[in-house]
Amino acid sequence: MNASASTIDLAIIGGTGVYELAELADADTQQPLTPYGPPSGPVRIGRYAGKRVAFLARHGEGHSIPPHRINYRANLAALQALGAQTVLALNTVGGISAHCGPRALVLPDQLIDYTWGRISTFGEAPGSEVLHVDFGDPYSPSLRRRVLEAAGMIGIDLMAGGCYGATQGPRLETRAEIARMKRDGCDLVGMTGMPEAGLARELGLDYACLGIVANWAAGAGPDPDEAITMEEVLTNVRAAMDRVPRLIERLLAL
Ligand SMILES: CSC[C@H]1O[C@H](OP(=O)(O)O)[C@H](O)[C@@H]1O
Ligand code: HPA
Repeated sequence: MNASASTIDLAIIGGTGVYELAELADADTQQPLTPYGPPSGPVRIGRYAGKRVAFLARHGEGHSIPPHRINYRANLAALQALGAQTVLALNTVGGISAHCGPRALVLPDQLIDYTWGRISTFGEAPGSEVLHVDFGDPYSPSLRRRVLEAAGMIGIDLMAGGCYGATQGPRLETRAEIARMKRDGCDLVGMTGMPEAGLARELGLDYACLGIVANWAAGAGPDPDEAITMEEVLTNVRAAMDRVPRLIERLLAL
């Protein structure tokens, strides 16, 4: 692998509509080939708030890779090989709970995996060790604490905790599926939270998810019959992103 010796202070995996963070100062791009194949696209490495930051677009730079086709293993292995230990995943999500409406920022502390058929472990090559990592707290408590502290310091309203339900996609959910997820205890729904979080744990990375609420999940909003449009999703993500660069700057300063 084309690994770099220099350390990265923070790696950001950007999701739907959050590509502006790729504009790092003095950025260099690398696309290491990993034992799992290539990552979704180039990893941009540059300076942000005086620190070395890497940015990888989860769905590829042209947003052409659907959630179930993302090479999650290659993405995480590439970031680690380039020197990242701390990974903040930005995930566009639908809000299920009443306090998770469009444009809210949420830092979940739990997840439920409803995906299927995705390669979800590094421990499946013939002869490799079977991995049973602890996953009771699926997101790094220490990174979550730091993100919350950063948000508190600059007065950004960030919801501390919540359960992310990872669905298969790429279609959105039915109202019945969201009602079931609500009964299960999910506050948010997205399609990319798993296996990304589990693989990050297998690699020993400090990984947390920042959920950017783009829409009410199917049937969860004030008008339960309202359809979800991509226009609404992108408008809300763009609006919610006004707080994210400042949050990351503060996080990097801690
Ligand atoms: C209606 S947009 C769905 C799309 O957005 C989320 O992606 P990401 O987590 O990478 O921001 C969701 O998981 C879907 O992939
Ligand atoms: N469902 C699944 N993933 C999503 C949604 C949603 O409603 N909104 C943004 N990503």
